[in-house]
Amino acid sequence: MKERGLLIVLSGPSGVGKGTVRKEIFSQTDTKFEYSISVTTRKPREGEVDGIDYFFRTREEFEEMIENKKLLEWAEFVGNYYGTPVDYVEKTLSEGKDVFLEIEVQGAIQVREIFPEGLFIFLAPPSLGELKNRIVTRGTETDDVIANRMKAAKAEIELMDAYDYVVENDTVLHACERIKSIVTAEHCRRERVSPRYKKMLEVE
Ligand SMILES: Nc1ncnc2c1ncn2[C@@H]1O[C@H](COP(=O)(O)OP(=O)(O)OP(=O)(O)O)[C@@H](O)[C@H]1O
Ligand SMILES: Nc1nc2c(ncn2[C@@H]2O[C@H](COP(=O)(O)O)[C@@H](O)[C@H]2O)c(=O)[nH]1
Repeated sequence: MKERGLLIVLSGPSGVGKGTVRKEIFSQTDTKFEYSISVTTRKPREGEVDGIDYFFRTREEFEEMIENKKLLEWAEFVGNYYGTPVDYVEKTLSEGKDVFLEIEVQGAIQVREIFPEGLFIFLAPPSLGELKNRIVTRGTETDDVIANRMKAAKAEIELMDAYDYVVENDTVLHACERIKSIVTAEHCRRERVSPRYKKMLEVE
């Protein structure tokens, strides 16, 4: 039987750069993670594609998924639902592949309870001023939404102690390098208890 893959959870406040950092990591050829596409009831932003950026669903469809236990975790974040399809995560991990979730903090806390063996990384902004600057500059949210997301951000940053690692997103490339190093180190740490090595000793 294949060893299960590693569940990597990248979380942090809205606008800190999770999506930007994730896309950069996935564009690099030395990483082989599988991205779990989330389901949301948020309306697509310009350029976002169903099945690539998110699975865009109605509130009724989302609530049906909750009822039918199709979500590993879900949260209502500033007026919209977001959730992680459980079947994809389970199937991919059981194939021995590493799965990468990019989710907000309430969801990460739920995943921690189900997968305590996961790797939880908090992406932090250099400052609250810079965080606001990034959401504003992205130009995708109204002033009201920005204010609500900034309010949520303060509460989220207070929870960073619950993560295995905190990575500051000062520059995208630095953040990517740190995340990749953390994942590599985590794989090496897990080799200590790997059945592969136990088997090797039995054969000897
Ligand atoms: N290290 C960085 N330095 C400067 N700007 C950055 C950096 N990382 C990301 N950005 C910019 O910040 C904005 C927000 O980034 P991004 O959309 O990736 O954030 P996010 O955390 O995924 O947000 P959300 O949680 O709302 O989806 C974007 O305009 C992006 O280009
Ligand atoms: N709990 C979950 N949070 C998720 C999921 N997918 C994305 N997100 C997070 O929601 C906020 C807002 O996203 P946006 O695309 O509207 O800016 C952000 O922090 C995302 O990381 C999920 O499946 N579960």
